[in-house]
Amino acid sequence: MDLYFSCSLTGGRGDQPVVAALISRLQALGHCVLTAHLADASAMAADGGLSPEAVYERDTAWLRASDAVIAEVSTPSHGVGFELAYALERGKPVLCLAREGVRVSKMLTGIRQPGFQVRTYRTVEEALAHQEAFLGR
Ligand SMILES: O=c1[nH]c(=O)n([C@H]2C[C@H](O)[C@@H](COP(=O)(O)O)O2)cc1CO
Repeated sequence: MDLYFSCSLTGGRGDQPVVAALISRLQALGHCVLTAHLADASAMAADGGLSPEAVYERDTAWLRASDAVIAEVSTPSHGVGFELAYALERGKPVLCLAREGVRVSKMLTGIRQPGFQVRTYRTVEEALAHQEAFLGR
């Protein structure tokens, strides 16, 4: 599958090790992760030479091309929230993963649209298991 992985950049990258593990597993399973560069600790620097318009056009094209979206939502992010709404409006299945105990916006936890899920995890293994269950649905 062509997958769009979404995670916070501007507001913090504290979850980058989990993001890297999730993207690495997706690739090992044979999926194409359109946003694979987000696994790198230097992802923001990698996009540093792009204008905001270029990032918006590239990322929305990738969202339209994707079969499903997986987001790490433990750190609140304008970009992630926008990407989730954009994907939902286009009928994409969406999985949101959050560390247990963090507060996630009710604008995500309140979504009852079919194909949208929020799951919490305590360990990286648990996050990986949620991801695989979502893809096997
Ligand atoms: O440089 C960038 N490149 C990029 O692809 N994004 C996208 C991918 C991420 O899923 C999301 C992060 O948004 P934010 O920076 O508001 O946390 O936006 C966001 C930025 C910076 O806003």
